[in-house]
Amino acid sequence: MMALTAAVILQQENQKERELKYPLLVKRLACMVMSGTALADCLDILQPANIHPEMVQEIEQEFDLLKFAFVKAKIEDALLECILSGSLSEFLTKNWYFGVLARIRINAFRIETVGRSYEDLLASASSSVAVDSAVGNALYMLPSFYNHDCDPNVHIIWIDNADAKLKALRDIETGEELRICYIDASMDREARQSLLSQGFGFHCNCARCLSGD
Ligand SMILES: C[S@@+](CC[C@H](N)C(=O)[O-])C[C@H]1O[C@@H](n2cnc3c(N)ncnc32)[C@H](O)[C@@H]1O
Repeated sequence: MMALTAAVILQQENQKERELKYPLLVKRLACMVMSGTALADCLDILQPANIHPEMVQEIEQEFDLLKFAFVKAKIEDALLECILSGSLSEFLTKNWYFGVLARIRINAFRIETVGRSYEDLLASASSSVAVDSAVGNALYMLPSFYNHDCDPNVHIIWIDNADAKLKALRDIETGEELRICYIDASMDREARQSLLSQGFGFHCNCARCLSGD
């Protein structure tokens, strides 16, 4: 099993606020940028999700909420000082928020930790995404580049902590693309296609879907 080299850059612990999971990850990144531990454009390399017109108002409200939270926490003073001293160019704009949120929406992983036994790993590899054992959400740079397959050859697992590891699900040929499954692969083709289209904005062209299975 190979440990992924990319670092966890964002992780959210507060499961009580799961409905705000993506905005909270954006907030975490904003804090990292302000503290100098991440660059404001560090996610630009990732593919963004489509932001549908009906989502715009809600996202604008989230942005206002974030700015308000920073003002309340008096973080804006610190931010202003950084900007005035030239150590930070202004990044906390609506455009920045939309761009980061669009990238987090399509690339964030739901972390589900498993025990250390082989049976635990197997159970995790075949588990349904509907099983609610998530402990948080995180964005990883390298795994964000894995494409989806309804019959994946690798699976991302977490053992004890948020360090993502890659587990092969079968023998893999040299040069073969590593593909993970974004959804519950046990669903039928129509349900999978519909979920991938609505949730991730693409029409799946994996071999299993093309075969009609
Ligand atoms: C998390 S990104 C994966 C990395 C992306 N291919 C890239 O080059 O940055 C997810 C996007 O990859 C594409 N993609 C991934 N799996 C696919 C599949 N099975 N069929 C068609 N497009 C897929 C879609 O555009 C999807 O929105």
